[in-house]
Amino acid sequence: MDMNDIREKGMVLLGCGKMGSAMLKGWLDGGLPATSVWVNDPKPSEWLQGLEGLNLNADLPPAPAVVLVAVKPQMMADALPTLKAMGNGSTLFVSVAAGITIATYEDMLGDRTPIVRAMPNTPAAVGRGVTAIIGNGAAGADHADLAEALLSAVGQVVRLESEDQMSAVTAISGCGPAYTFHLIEAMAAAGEANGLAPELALQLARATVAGAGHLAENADEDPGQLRVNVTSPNGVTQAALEVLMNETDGFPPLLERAVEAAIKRDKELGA
Ligand SMILES: NC(=O)C1=CN([C@@H]2O[C@H](COP(=O)(O)OP(=O)(O)OC[C@H]3O[C@@H](n4cnc5c(N)ncnc54)[C@H](O)[C@@H]3O)[C@@H](O)[C@H]2O)C=CC1
Ligand SMILES: O=C(O)[C@@H]1CCC=N1
Repeated sequence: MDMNDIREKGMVLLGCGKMGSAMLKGWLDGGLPATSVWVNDPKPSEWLQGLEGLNLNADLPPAPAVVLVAVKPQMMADALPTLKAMGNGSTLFVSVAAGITIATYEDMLGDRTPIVRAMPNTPAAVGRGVTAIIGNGAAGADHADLAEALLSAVGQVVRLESEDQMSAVTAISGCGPAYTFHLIEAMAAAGEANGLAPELALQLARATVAGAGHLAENADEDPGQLRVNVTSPNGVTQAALEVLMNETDGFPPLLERAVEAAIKRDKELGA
């Protein structure tokens, strides 16, 4: 199964806020016709309302190829039962909700429902996302291939070995863009605190993070070596890294605490 199945049978987006819209933008940019997409969302954005051909809060096809579930975990119990009739059939349910386990979907939709749990991230909006996926027993190789085709249209896809890995994945790549945006904010603020105009500080910080990310992805050397390449012995970068790489109060223990907090919250949302 591939994107042609979605073109022909349609895809329903249950919830289309920030994450749903990021992916939808990527799919539409990649050539998926808006006429193949049904969005079910009580508060559609202006962008959605302006999409020509989109089936917005219209009657749903009885057996779409895919239902993408992108409501907040807290709204799941209200939202998902509306699609129960599509459970236990050929429709593949792909959920991007943090925390909610495959077993919970099986309880709500029926355990013969093909379900793929996925954790994407918002760079999907520019085709640069990364999504981790894992399916249930009812999701065969065909369904996994369909989920991979769908999600690889908006970035990289990795297949997990166990659903237990999903909390850590969420804490790293699902939430990770927010950490990176905050790095840009913090670098810009530090530039401002040291006399740079706000616009200049933001331009420098944004271009630096974007350029470093691009280099990290494309260089033959690993990130550690790329860091070394910037660091002249006894030079300026070394002075900064002695603060940032401090084992007790530097970046690594801080990030570890942040990731532990994210994992704890992910598990609470799924409980
Ligand atoms: N924002 C992100 O970076 C990421 C979000 N996610 C997951 O994506 C899901 C959505 O998150 P966001 O897009 O950030 O939230 P959001 O609040 O922007 O979007 C949720 C959408 O669901 C709609 N909604 C509420 N009740 C509904 C119902 N009964 N039926 C249909 N639609 C309903 C809302 O109107 C809203 O547009 C969450 O489960 C989250 O864990 C996963 C990865 C990354
Ligand atoms: O903050 C959240 O709960 C979601 C999950 C990953 C990114 N955003």
